[in-house]
Amino acid sequence: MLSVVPRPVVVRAPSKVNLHLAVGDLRDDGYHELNTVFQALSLSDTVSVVPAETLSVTVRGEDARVVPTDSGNLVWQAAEMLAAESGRRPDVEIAIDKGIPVAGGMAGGSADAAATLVGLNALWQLDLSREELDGFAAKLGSDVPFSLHGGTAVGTGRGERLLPVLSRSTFHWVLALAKGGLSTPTVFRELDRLRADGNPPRLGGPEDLMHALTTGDAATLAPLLGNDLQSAALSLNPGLRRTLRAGVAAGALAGIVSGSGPTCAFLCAEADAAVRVSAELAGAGVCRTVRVASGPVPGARIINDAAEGSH
Ligand SMILES: C[C@@](CO)(OP(=O)(O)O)[C@H](O)COP(=O)(O)OP(=O)(O)OC[C@H]1O[C@@H](n2ccc(N)nc2=O)[C@H](O)[C@@H]1O
Ligand SMILES: Nc1ncnc2c1ncn2[C@@H]1O[C@H](COP(=O)(O)OP(=O)(O)O)[C@@H](O)[C@H]1O
Repeated sequence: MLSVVPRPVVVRAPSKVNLHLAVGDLRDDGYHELNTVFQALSLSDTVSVVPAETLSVTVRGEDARVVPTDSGNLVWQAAEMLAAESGRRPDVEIAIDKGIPVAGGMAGGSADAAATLVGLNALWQLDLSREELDGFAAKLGSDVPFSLHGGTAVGTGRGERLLPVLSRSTFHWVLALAKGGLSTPTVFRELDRLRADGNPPRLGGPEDLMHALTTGDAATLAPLLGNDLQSAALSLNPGLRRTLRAGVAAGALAGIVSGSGPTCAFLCAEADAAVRVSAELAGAGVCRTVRVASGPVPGARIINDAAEGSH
């Protein structure tokens, strides 16, 4: 007799780098007003969802052992949120394969949450619109809407209000992954402390950077990259200065701390240059490991058929 075995829905979701991250003052709700330009990168996580007796989360790959497998995981929260909304039990097995460094300033948890929203929308045939998914994403975290959309986009508010940006070509990046992670709220608090004690420079608007994106020229873009959280990340992890210097010495056009760090992202002139920079950086002993990536890439996308298989 034939029995129908449900096949998992498998979703890939990208990491991100903030090409421009201007941080405003602390708001009453505990968030900072941002004006940021995100770019989605090819370094990604894969999340699969399949019906099960009860909700469970497994994690393998990069840094898997430090990722929670309970309600502390954003994918768990995403599943409970969609289940509650659609009046069903969240009985799914969620398997995460991590390629994105954990607590690395590259939105790995947000990528997994976005992937879960997309995967369960298909698995449960919820037929939620883009706008409805955006609403769930913003409740899960400030970066989750961008992980859904991908590409290159301006983020305002706490980063969740998005407008796509025209970006003419593919950019080539080298990512220096650090030994530990940095907690996002701790880095924002450190910036508030530095600002209370002195007057660290603040980024202006991203207009020149957006123009550079339309030209597609990496050398024009490189000097315009900027991140207000970088001074805070460097204050908490001074060793990152050496990493940033080493990437530029190895031939990158520019290096910045990615978001709240500690990953350092180096923009390179072309794909070959990125491979050369990554090899040199790997030998310099200034980071845990090195990855080559390109962007922009799409947001969370199903990479297999959601069809059921017969066995
Ligand atoms: C800094 C950024 C830059 O893209 O990314 P990461 O570098 O962490 O990946 C984001 O703003 C992080 O977004 P995300 O990681 O989703 O943060 P959330 O869960 O929404 O917030 C975690 C905490 O960070 C602080 N936070 C976050 C966003 C924001 N605009 N202002 C803040 O002050 C708050 O303390 C908040 O409680
Ligand atoms: N699916 C997930 N993957 C990674 N970390 C997660 C996940 N869900 C929750 N977390 C928690 O979120 C914290 C921040 O992780 P992550 O999203 O990788 O970093 P960042 O906010 O720097 O981009 C981690 O330390 C971890 O405890």
